[in-house]
Amino acid sequence: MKFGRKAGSIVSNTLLIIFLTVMELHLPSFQVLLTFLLVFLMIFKSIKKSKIKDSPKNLPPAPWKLPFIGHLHLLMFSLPHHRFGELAKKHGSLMHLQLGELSHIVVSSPEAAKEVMKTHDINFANRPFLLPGRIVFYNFTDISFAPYGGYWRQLRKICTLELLSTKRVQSFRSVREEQISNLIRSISSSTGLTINLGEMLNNLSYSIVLSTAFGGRCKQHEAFLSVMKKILEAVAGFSISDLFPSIKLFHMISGMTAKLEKLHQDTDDILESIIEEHKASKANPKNGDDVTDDLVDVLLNLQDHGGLEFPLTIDNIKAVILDILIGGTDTASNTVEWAMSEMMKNPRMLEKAQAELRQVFDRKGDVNESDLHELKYLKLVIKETLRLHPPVPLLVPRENVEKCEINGFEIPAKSKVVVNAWAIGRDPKYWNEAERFNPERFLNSSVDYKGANFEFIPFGAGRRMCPGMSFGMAIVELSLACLLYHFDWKLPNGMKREDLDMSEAFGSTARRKRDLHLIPIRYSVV
Ligand code: HEM
Repeated sequence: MKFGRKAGSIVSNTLLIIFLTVMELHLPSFQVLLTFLLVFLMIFKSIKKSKIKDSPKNLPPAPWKLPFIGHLHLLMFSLPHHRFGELAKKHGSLMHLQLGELSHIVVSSPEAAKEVMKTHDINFANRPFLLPGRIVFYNFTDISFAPYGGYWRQLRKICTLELLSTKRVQSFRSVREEQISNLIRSISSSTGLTINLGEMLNNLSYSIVLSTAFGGRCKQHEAFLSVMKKILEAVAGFSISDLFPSIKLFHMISGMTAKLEKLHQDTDDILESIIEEHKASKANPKNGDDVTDDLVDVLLNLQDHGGLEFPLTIDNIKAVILDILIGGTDTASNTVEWAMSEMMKNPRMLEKAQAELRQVFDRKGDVNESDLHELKYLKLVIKETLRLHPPVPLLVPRENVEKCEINGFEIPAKSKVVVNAWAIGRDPKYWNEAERFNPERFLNSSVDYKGANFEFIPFGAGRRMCPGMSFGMAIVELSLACLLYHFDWKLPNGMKREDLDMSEAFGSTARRKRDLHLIPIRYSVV
């Protein structure tokens, strides 16, 4: 018994160090040594602690775990949503995992998701403490990280009624059309050549969201793009500093705190100058200034005349803008990229989507947003893409305020709750031939992604559901329609359809390992 614990400790020490390295923290060797020693000390601390604490009696099932690191080793060499999905097949749709110091509840069935996001929605409407929320997102004052309460409710209201309302999304139509036309022109100049479509789509999403937020007024466009991509990497997945919150030394060793502080400083400098510029042009409007208010204008107006219960500070405005930029970019571009990838594997579907588009738009010679509602098949393709490849596969983690019971199991207060939307979208109890890309499954089906069907929750559900759904879908539909209308597509020489499989990255998010590369063949040019 004694030997077993000791052996377990050695295994977990070793695994933690591998884990730190695998999580791309690239520790120099003296830091690894320090980590090793620290881990050793912590094992004693954690064993002592676990004896003192009252552990809950009826937790959801869990796999065998190691001392100190708990189940962290299970996340090595696999995407978290894939690994959680495999584990759920063995241990059930409600699992308890100890990742580092934190208790995680992993939800992997529509029934259990409904319990969390509908039956007990208020209790689970909080977000756990995550270091990026404090450092980068202005001390949790953005929408995604803000704790559930009056301030968050006010932000959601501003979002739904002002920033991302259907009317506002429509008013930015010309921004989307202009940015997408630029992309189509740039692709046209490369017809017959292999292009990195994945990267181009990612830049397109950033440009659309940036122009919507700032109008034409972001001089440091390129610099900002690069900072935002880094922030996105930092917030996605599981970081050692968040899994061991009490061990401040880990934050230092991993370099995470310093990295986030640098990102915050860079972002803040850019946002500050953009806001100052907006204030100046508001105070001194010139002929030729943009007539349509961008999102910064809307927030500054609300700050001045909104009669808000929680007056907005400039930092609050920066936090909200940053949230919108981060929430709305990779999500939309990943969806378009996956849709293209799936259709390249299934040429019949590609042809069908193109035939529909060309029938609708050939008489006009170009794609426009007002006629997108006619594209019935394209909408099925997008739904099926979101089912198999939800861009936020584990949604955004939630935290429960009070302990509660789900499916007869006890969920301790302050558990970090992860909903595996990716596994739920492939649940064979709900989906026939669940792994097959088959857009027609949504034909004559009332199942939608709007939060009422818990077997299909790419935007989440309940109070914390994505407020940017209409905006995100507007970007996805228009970009996909334009790509398919203006070009035929070929795989690069030597690439086979099977190569399009298994392109998810090894890492913490659903990003692809390799961007999708394709050859465009001109059909019609804007
Ligand atoms: C295809 C596009 C998109 C997908 C799939 C998506 C998905 C999600 C998901 C899964 C969540 C977490 C929901 C939950 O916890 O239940 C979320 C939250 C959020 N999304 Fe989106 N999103 C998309 C586009 C956008 C866009 C375009 C914006 C803004 C312009 C945006 C802003 C946000 C914000 C602010 C939150 C946090 C909400 C809160 O905590 O109250 N998203 N999104």
